[in-house]
Amino acid sequence: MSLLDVKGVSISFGGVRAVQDVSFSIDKGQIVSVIGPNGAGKTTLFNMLSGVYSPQQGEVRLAGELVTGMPAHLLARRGLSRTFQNLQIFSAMTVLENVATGFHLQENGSLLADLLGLPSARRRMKRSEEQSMELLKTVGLERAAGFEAGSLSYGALKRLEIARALALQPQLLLLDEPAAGCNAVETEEIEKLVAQVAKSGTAILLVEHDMKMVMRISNHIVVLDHGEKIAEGTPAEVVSHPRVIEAYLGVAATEEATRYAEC
Ligand SMILES: Nc1ncnc2c1ncn2[C@@H]1O[C@H](COP(=O)(O)OP(=O)(O)OP(=O)(O)O)[C@@H](O)[C@H]1O
Repeated sequence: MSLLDVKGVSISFGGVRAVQDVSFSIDKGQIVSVIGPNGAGKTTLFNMLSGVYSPQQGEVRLAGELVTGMPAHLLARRGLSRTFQNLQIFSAMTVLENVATGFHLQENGSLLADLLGLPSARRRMKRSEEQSMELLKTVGLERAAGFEAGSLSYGALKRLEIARALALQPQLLLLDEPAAGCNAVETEEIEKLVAQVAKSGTAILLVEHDMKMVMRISNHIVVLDHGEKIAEGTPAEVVSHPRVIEAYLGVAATEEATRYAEC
C-alpha cells in the first residue's frame, strides 16, 4: 500500500479544466515532484491534496484511508503538512516560537491549563521548545532561535517554514516551490534539507520550477500539461519522453517567437 494514492482527481473552474483525471502514488520516504509548463495545473493539484480545494471527481487516500477533500487541519492530524509558496511566517515572533506554534497545533493540551500557566502546560511548553530546537538544528537555524523571524534572510525563512511544517511530524510533506526566489547557495541548502528529510522517512511531494533541483533530487516525477498527466517516471525517463519534450519545447518556441516579434 502506498502512503498517498491519488486516483483520477479532476477539478474545473468555470470552463477551465484545471486538473483532469490525474492519478499517481507516493511511497514512504520517496521524493515525488510535479512539473509542467505554466498553467499546467500543478498548484491546483497541490491545493486539492492539501485541503484547499476539494476534487470534483476522483479520490485521495492517505495511508489507505479516504481523505478526499478533507480540510488542512484534519489532514495535518493524519500526517500530511505543507509549506506555502508565499511564506506564512509570523515575522514578529522569534524563530523558535514560529516552530513551537507547529508543535502546539499538534498537541491536545487544555486551553484552561495554558491560560492558568499550570505545571502541565509549562511542561508541555518546555517539551515543545526542546523539540523545536532539535528541528532548528535540522534546518541549520539553531543559532537564530532567539532572533525575530522577520530579520532572517529569504533562504533562512524558507528553511524555517519547512521546520514549522515538520513540527507537525508529518508522514508526507507537501512543498510548494521551496526554492522560489532563492539564490544558488540557498537553493542548494534547501535541496540538501529536502533530501535529508526524505532520508529520515518523511515522504515529500514537491512542486518546483528549478528543474536542476527537481532532476537531482526526485525519485519519481509526474508531468502535467493543460491539466492532464502526460508522463511519469524517473528523472531520466521523463526528460526523454516525447510528450514532455513537446510540452516544454512548445513553451520555449513560443517564448522565442515572442522575443523575435519584439525585436
Ligand atoms: N481559482 C481559479 N479560478 C479560475 N481558474 C483557475 C483558478 N486556479 C487555477 N485556474 C486555472 O487553472 C489552470 C491551472 O492553473 P495552476 O495555477 O494550477 O497551474 P500551474 O501549473 O501551477 O501554473 P504556474 O506554473 O504558472 O504556477 C490555469 O489555466 C489557471 O488559469
